[in-house]
Amino acid sequence: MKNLYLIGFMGAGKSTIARALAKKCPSKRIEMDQLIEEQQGMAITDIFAAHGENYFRDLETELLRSFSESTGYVVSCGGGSVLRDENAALMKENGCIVFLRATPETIYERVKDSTNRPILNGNMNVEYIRELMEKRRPRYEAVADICVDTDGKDVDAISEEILKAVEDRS
Ligand SMILES: Nc1ncnc2c1ncn2[C@@H]1O[C@H](COP(=O)(O)OP(=O)(O)O)[C@@H](O)[C@H]1O
Ligand SMILES: O=C(O)C1=C[C@@H](OP(=O)(O)O)[C@@H](O)[C@H](O)C1
Ligand SMILES: [Mg+2]
Repeated sequence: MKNLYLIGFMGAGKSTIARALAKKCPSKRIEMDQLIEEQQGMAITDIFAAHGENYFRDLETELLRSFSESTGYVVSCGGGSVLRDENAALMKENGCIVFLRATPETIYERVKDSTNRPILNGNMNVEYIRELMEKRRPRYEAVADICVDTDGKDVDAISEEILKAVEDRS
């Protein structure tokens, strides 16, 4: 199996769906944010505060490179990782890219209590989420092999929809 890269805005459900998919099919799971936190010994918020966003983006590229030639992974990507051309190319090379979509209102409900999403620090509101989502949406859509709407769907239904779409493509 090629790698499955889950992309989309913060709160789209990448981490949650990756966990569900890893239970449903014989794959190993990679949670990019968690691996970076373990490697750095720091929370994402602290990495941003201590070293800045570019440093974090370099860590994402390094991590994607490290398994880009391996297969059989379900990868929960950081929401901004696919914005770099090099990262998108690494995902495309040996994987199927799944874009999880949700409206700004749904995203807000899912992330409003989050304290470890520094991009939303001080901007935790629907309008800011909508603005940033509109900037990122063309990118998510351009690189995606599969798009799945997640509003009002439970985790099991979304996972099944992804597995079916992947099967239909093969
Ligand atoms: N389909 C869904 N329906 C309801 N809640 C969801 C759904 N997917 C994710 N969530 C919840 O939204 C929050 C953010 O999900 P998460 O998987 O961390 O998103 P991401 O990794 O894309 O930022 C979590 O609390 C999770 O339980
Ligand atoms: O969208 C982004 O730029 C980010 C998303 C986060 O991951 P989630 O999408 O899992 O929240 C995390 O990688 C970091 O806070 C930056
Ligand atoms: Mg996540």
